[in-house]
Amino acid sequence: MSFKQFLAYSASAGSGKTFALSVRYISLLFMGESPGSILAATFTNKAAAEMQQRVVDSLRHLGENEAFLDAIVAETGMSREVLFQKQPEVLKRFLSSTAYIVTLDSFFSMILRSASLELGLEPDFVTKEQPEETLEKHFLDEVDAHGLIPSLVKLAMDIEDKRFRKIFELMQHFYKVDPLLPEQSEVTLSVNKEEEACEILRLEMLKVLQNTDAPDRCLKQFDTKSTKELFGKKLFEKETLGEHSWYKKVANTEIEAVYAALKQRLALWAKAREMIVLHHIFKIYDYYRNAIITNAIHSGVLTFDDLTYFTYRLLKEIPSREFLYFKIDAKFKHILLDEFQDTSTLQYKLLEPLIEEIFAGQGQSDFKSFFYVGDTKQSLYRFRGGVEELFEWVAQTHGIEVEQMDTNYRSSRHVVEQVNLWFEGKMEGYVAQKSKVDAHEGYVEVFDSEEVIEDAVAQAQRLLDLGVNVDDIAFLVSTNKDGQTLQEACAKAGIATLLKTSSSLKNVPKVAALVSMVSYLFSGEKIDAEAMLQNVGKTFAEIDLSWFSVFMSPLQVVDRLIREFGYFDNDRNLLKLLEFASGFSDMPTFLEEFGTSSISVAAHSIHGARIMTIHGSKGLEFEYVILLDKLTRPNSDKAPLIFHYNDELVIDQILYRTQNREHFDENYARIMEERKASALKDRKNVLYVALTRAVEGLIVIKKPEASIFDEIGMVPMSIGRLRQAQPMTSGSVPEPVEGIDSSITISDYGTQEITEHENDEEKDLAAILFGTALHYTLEIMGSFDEKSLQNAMVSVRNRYGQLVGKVGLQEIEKRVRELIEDERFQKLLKNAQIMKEQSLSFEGELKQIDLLLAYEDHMLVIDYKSSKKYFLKHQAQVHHYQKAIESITEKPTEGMLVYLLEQGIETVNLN
Ligand SMILES: Nc1ncnc2c1ncn2[C@@H]1O[C@H](COP(=O)(O)OP(=O)(O)OP(=O)(O)O)[C@@H](O)[C@H]1O
Repeated sequence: MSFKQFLAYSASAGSGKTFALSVRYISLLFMGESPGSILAATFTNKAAAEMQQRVVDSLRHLGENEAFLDAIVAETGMSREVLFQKQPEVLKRFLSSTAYIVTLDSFFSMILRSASLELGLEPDFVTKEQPEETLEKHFLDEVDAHGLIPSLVKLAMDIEDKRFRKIFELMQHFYKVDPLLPEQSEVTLSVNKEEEACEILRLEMLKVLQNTDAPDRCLKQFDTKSTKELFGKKLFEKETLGEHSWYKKVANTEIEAVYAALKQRLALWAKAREMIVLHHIFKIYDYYRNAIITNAIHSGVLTFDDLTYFTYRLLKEIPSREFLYFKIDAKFKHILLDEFQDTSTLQYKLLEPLIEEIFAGQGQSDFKSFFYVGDTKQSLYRFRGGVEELFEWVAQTHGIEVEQMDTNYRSSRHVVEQVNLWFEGKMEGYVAQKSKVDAHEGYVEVFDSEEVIEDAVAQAQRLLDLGVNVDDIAFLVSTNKDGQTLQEACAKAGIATLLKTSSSLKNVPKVAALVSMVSYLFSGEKIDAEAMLQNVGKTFAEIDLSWFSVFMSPLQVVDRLIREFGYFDNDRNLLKLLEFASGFSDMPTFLEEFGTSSISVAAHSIHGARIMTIHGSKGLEFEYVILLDKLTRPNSDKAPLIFHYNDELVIDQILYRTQNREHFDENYARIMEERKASALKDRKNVLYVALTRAVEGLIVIKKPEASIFDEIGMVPMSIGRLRQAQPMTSGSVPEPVEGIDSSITISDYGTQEITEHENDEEKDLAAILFGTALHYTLEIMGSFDEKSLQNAMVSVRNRYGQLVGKVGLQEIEKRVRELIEDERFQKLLKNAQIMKEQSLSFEGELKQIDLLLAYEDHMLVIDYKSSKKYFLKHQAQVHHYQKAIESITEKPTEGMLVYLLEQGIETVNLN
């Protein structure tokens, strides 16, 4: 058994850190630990959902992923046989208990909810970002109520950037790190006094210079109107005045003494300004914090910063850890943390009591563990308080072994080698990665381009022409705005794309139109009905909405609209909407929550090349990456305050940025240098993340000048070959099947009570659900045998049981069993390479083939159907698939429709 109780992996991109985390999680389950005792925290909701899914999938299909199984064998020291034996029980235990696979934010929100009343906060708060205007207004009202607007204006003058926005940003930053802020120090210097002292020394300097007959230009340097102007003089960058060429001849001990005294005084003047500015900021900040907290408590809406702030206070004020555990009804014995390099100090401080608890038990018989993984080369969130130094600090504090991993399991050989070439020697501590043994050759190309967008689109087109599935392409950009520009260009070129926002249900036009119609019914604003009417090609005069009553539940209304307008059309996103609606009992809450929701669209229900910011792509991987240079110039660092963290990782100094201050103040100069170095490191980290996302191919579109890639000396190059793509298995689109006779209804959503209005559309909906579930069963079966069917039925029951009901499930099982027992079907499988749910792009369209059988000399495309109602349509569809496969594989391709009907299996050859 290789399980190490206390361990950290500090390893490069693609080396399997997240993989190791999942392995460890499952290993703990096999070792008998209960899911409720393991806290696994990831960085994004998406990562948490994926990990949860991965745990379930891996437990269900334990034998299918050799690498995973081997890793669990090594970790637990159990044989494969023992693991298989334990599998059903472990899966059952996992499915029947609460698992804490969460983001840190959602975990904190859970803690806070459990005891928020201690802070006067109702536990039903919601967490979402607030519009800045709302926060600004609360802040200004509070400042105004205390008659402090003049102080605010004064502060704006002091920080030299006179916009209110800047102050607001400062306040936000203070709040973000509130618990880490140092005590406000006393104002011990006076700006006026320092100015007077500087003035005396300046005049003295003029006098001593005149005494030595210094030339006019030397005197002129000290002929200034204000201390600020004098402070800005470049000549102060020298240690002594004599080092400056103009003064070489005139400098003497007297002059140097005045020069040194003046420099010292100017440093004090800057310090005095810093003190006074900080004093004002802290004063105003008290009101800001007050306004924000009061607003959060009253509205019950918490931003993520509020969440951290309140949780911190809670943990400070809560009587004991035992009390906390009692409140959340869990006691964690094992903690696993992903992407640790981006954990902020504050987040760590919130977790610290739980981690300490684990170490406190060390040496006792209790089995406890702590594991974290990260890569400081991928640290991107310094601006949000992410402190990469935390990685080492935690290891040292607790004596945790830090292990390296040097094999890249993600990328093709050329991608790995090229990344090594780009970063070796240019990134501190970079250790070249090895390729995995069976790595593809892959492809990397860097273009110089004046037309970044146009060339990126052209490269995507090139990939598509080679048969690459559009879903396997990702464009990585620097900003959201670059992403939007690119999306418009892709749309013009006819390339489907998905921006992050398009993966949110509320942005799916069809869903948005439907919800808008609900809004019309509720509020009577005619404009809200327009989108849906347009979608269904009707006018107000042609529709009957008399059935509507304000007493109907949101679910009933959405469901009725779908039926009334024949709107379903195989759309699984509408199922998601129904599911969401079932959680609300009143219309206003439903409408409001939908408006701010971020429900992800049904998997694979939308297709296109992803467009993502580099930040958003962290932790993800894509077959082909097209990476674009930044379209606009990088912003220069202008933050008025600089926060310095000490070795204990709390803020020990806040510096007020003043131009040229580095010439007067060594401490300031050092911190600014550190900051510059960190900024450079951050920029390289961003490049590193971007260049390590590709699995097979990487194309970089680089500007010939002022490129973000200049930092690593990137030049145009090309290595490897782009091949004609084989059909990829990039997930699945179980195609809903139309029309079967069945008594199944969709009456099982939450609180729905509308079973009695059965009509044709309802039957269609039921049939679609049935078809979807049937396809899903066939898709997830490891092979076509009884054992795989039994395994598959467990997931089908979990996923579709509620929707298709018991009878539906039995019918699915019966029909699939008939298929696997069908001799004709089994004969087809013999000597064939079996590929399920093949996605491919052909003639600009996406295809999803249920089953593709590859024989030595020909191919066979099989499409499953659960009803013969649309035979001609089915036939045309399969013909189309045949054509696509034939053109890609250049092999004769046959087609077959396999009907899984109530009365038995029927097949139709299409040649
Ligand atoms: N030991 C392994 N054997 C086979 N495949 C692996 C192994 N470890 C990881 N992989 C696969 O390699 C890919 C990259 O792994 P993973 O995402 O865990 O890397 P990572 O270190 O977390 O990357 P990043 O730092 O970019 O987030 C995934 O597709 C994963 O399934």
